[in-house]
Amino acid sequence: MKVLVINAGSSSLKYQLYDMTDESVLASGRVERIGMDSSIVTHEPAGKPEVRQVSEILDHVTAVKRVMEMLTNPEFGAIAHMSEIDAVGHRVVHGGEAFSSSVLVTLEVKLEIRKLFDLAPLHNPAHMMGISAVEANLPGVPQAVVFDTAFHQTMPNTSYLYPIPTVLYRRHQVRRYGFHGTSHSYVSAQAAAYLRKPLESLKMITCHIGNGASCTAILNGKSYDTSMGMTPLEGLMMGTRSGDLDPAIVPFVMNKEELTLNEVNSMLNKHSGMLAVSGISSDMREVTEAMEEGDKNAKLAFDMYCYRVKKYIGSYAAAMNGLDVLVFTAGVGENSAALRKAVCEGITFLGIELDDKRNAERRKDTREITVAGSKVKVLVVPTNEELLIARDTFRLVKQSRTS
Ligand SMILES: Nc1ncnc2c1ncn2[C@@H]1O[C@H](COP(=O)(O)OP(=O)(O)O)[C@@H](O)[C@H]1O
Ligand SMILES: CC(=O)OP(=O)(O)O
Ligand SMILES: [Mg+2]
Repeated sequence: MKVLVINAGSSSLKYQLYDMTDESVLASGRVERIGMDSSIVTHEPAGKPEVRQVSEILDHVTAVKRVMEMLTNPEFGAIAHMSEIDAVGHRVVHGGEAFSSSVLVTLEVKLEIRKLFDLAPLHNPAHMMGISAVEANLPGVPQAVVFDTAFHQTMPNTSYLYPIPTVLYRRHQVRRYGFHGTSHSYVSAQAAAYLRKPLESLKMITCHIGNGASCTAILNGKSYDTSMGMTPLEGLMMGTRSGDLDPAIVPFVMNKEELTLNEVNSMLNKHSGMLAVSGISSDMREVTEAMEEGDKNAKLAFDMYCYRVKKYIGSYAAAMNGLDVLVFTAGVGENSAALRKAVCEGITFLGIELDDKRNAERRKDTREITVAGSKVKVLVVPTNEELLIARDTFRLVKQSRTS
């Protein structure tokens, strides 16, 4: 069975085509700047050189059509005909309380995703466009949705409720949901397999540190607490997002700077975090480079970023009354030895003994970076959200065919 995985954002669409007989990736790529003057399509067929095209792609239906053209291109495609695609799996960021696992797309499921537009205005409308675009281009092909929030539906109410009037939860579902669940779930299972221990027996903290970043406390194999909240703004300091702050800052700044709701939202989501503090970039590579060249603001941004990761690890170790395994994943977590060192050096009291040489190694596989005998094992685990989406899609479609 061939499964196409789609991660649709407001102005981008990433894709990966899997052959599920051996889980190999036949092709992957992305369409960027959808709806803007010049869109960029980058297509990477397995074993062939990358193809890059610049053209005008005004909406997601056209973007999916272009992806199909790339995938079936006689020169650099991966399949002969679109009918070879048996199923499509989508990443959906917000599943609210309605979804605690992946599901096949039905009319009811689409209505539920629509109901959640308010809670994820940047993400869910884009995902819906992706789903509709596939319906238009591949009519009759089954689709599945895999939610970022699903893994965190096991959190106890002590973790997911906010201490505000409960009527707001009842009326508007104001509560903590958590995100990056597909990644936290995938890397925690990988870590347990690497250590040859049942996941349920380990107290684990997974740190997904990419553009968006979140930490999750995993107890008895389930999400017990996570740093993102009702939206992906809460928690850690991120590339352009503030993470935790005193909520009183919002009305204060709105009043002083005469900002609208949209403006303050945009300030906290797009103009804060590492970008704001460094004054240089939201990209960890550029901030680290500037720091190494002696830039003081870059150093402050890096230090604040790491300090906040360290604080979450400390609080989750307390929440679980212990820690066996700490996992770093995603763009920064997998690649920045400097971040891992800065974080781990400050929490040796938990029983973490980092191996500097192992930490500095540049590898692409799951590995331990603590010394043999370290009480807490620290692992770097490459995440693969797309593979988990492909697996869930494959499983759901197979089940629906046999039932
Ligand atoms: N070699 C590296 N060293 C440090 N940071 C890196 C490296 N490679 C990628 N990153 C960082 O990873 C981040 C992007 O992470 P990623 O997980 O791809 O994000 P997203 O999926 O949210 O777009 C960027 O801040 C980038 O600078
Ligand atoms: C939920 C979220 O923050 O996703 P991303 O890291 O892809 O921005
Ligand atoms: Mg990501």
